[in-house]
Amino acid sequence: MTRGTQHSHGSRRTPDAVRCDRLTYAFGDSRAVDGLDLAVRDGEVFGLLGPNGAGKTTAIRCITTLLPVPAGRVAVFGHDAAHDRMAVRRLLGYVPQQLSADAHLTGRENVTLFARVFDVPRRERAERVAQALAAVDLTEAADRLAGTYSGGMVRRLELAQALVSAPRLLILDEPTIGLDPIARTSVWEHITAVREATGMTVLVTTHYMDEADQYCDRVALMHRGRVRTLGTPAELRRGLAERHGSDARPTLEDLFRDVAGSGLDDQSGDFRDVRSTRRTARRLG
Ligand SMILES: Nc1ncnc2c1ncn2[C@@H]1O[C@H](COP(=O)(O)OP(=O)(O)OP(=O)(O)O)[C@@H](O)[C@H]1O
Repeated sequence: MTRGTQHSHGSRRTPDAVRCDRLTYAFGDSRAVDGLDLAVRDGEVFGLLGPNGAGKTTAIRCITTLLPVPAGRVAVFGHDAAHDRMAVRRLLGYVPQQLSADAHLTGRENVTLFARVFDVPRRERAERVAQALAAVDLTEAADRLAGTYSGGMVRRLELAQALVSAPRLLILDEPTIGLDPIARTSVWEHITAVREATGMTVLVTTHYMDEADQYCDRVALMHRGRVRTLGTPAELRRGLAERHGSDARPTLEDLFRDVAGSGLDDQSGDFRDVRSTRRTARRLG
């Protein structure tokens, strides 16, 4: 179905939700993203996987326009992230790894703040905020201070913040890190429900291979700034089984090891990567 930069539905051609062509981003001499080619189709849930330091967050920051695009090209629904930043920003909702909810405001106040920042018309604001809170099951807790929320509720509140502008593309950077299994499932169920109701595209990074397997239509495994393998979880598992000729049923975790190698601790990421991941996990734990 995919052809060139777009895929076609009969005579109608819809641009990819995200397209990166040879995207490169360096911190000093070190290339965090190194010639990344990536296409996320309109309407899919796409998982960006990879070891610490693979370049996932840096790539996402370029896609969200929080970082510039120094080399290569990034487009969101056909809008160039370097030259048409406001058009790109209007199309997306972003849940970063770092805390984006204010503990001293209520859930409703937090979401209202985002509605104002994202220019939700004043007449629609209260209704849209209530809808976003309802979509993540926070109606009852809406008027409590966010500081009293559990880790799972904070993540759902951050989802509501991102959803209030009715984005066509929702970008989530490790949305379930540090959450217990029940809270993880709950976050994913809410993402899935909103996606089914609205048809929005979801681009998510995660270190949980079981989540990628269960909830993503396609996944890409990134290593050292580039996509190393891409496909549906079933295709990737099947490919690995064929390559290794084993009767065992490989998991995405096996694929992760296969692509990224066994010396991950030595080769990938650094102190900063581990520190920031731990900080996020602790905040939500
Ligand atoms: N602000 C920064 N200054 C210097 N180097 C950075 C900075 N941000 C990221 N890097 C480096 O860029 C590389 C890619 O980091 P990035 O955070 O994009 O990886 P990641 O795949 O998101 O990792 P994680 O899974 O740990 O979140 C790493 O080597 C990291 O140390």
